[in-house]
Amino acid sequence: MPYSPQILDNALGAVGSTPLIRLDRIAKQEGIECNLLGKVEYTSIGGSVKDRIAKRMVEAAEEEGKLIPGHSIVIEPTSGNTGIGLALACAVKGYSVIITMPNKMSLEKEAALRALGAEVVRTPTEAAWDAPESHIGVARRLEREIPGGIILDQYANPNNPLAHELTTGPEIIDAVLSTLGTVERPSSGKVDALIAGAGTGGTVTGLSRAVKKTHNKSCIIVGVDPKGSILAVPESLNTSDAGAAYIVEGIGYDFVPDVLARAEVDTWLKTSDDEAFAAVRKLMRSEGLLVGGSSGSALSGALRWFKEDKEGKRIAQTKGANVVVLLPDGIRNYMSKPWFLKLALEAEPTPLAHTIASILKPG
Ligand SMILES: C=C(NCc1c(COP(=O)(O)O)cnc(C)c1O)C(=O)O
Repeated sequence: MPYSPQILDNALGAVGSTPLIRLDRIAKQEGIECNLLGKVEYTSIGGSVKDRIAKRMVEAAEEEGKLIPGHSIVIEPTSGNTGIGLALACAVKGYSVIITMPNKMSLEKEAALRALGAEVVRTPTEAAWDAPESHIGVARRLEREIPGGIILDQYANPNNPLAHELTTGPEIIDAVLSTLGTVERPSSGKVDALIAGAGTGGTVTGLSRAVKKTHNKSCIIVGVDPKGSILAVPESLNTSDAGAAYIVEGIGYDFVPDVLARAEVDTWLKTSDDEAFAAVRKLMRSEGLLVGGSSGSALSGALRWFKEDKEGKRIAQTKGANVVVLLPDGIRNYMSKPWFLKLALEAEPTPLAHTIASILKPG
């Protein structure tokens, strides 16, 4: 959240407005000539890209008279970040909130939710989305049985992709347009490709609309879907791993959410947990970005696109082409997760570590 030259009325004024940061070190390591840019969403006030839809869904529901102060109770099935955004908005606006969340999701996200005043109900990760015991099924039951209960429904609510069409996308376009190219750092002056992971698909759909409608209809939109999920097109990409468990949180589903416009994504790539976490390590060690697992999925998808796709190879080697990777959240949500502790604490000792040990060895 860049410096704001004014006093904000409340935390919702600090949703979004995130930086677009050059990933030059990774680009150099990978032999990439284009401008590789990260949209770093963990600087948003609630810690993720999902703050944007939470704010817009709540404010739209208030404008439509669906949220009544002192009566309504917001209920939402979520992998956590949308819940945190909603809990933040409800803390500011005075609504009670109930979050249903699969057991797989981190304790850190649950702790943040509870700290913001949300009630949290955990559900079986393996439950099918339409099973009564799933996070969606339990939310729907609570909505039926709790007076004033209302699910704002990120999976079908048009304000989900609209939030990205009206904020995330324009921020990216504005940053690219306002950064003039130089001899040392040429720029095509447009967003040439955008890579984003898909959970509800609201981000990738909204970004596609923002860029193609108002800026560059030739921009290539690349969707990243984890192995085990079924969002990618063509369906043949999904068959070999359909239903397989994966650790990365926030992306991939066993159904295609209404807000995901698959036809507005030009290319889909499947990624693995190992690729994702290796890319997280690159973003931390080479770019100083303390990102979450799905940011690694998005970057690993981009790097694979550069290597394996005809258009990806062309753009990767085009000086001045601007390629944006959406980095949805930060490591705050995963600090105690084994995948992160392994990445951070089990690295091979560096030569410097050996030097320190030899200096400080007893005796
Ligand atoms: C669907 C939810 N999160 C989406 C998400 C995504 C995908 O964003 P979508 O706009 O939902 O496709 C990527 N990375 C992380 C860490 C996320 O939390 C949720 O928080 O309920």
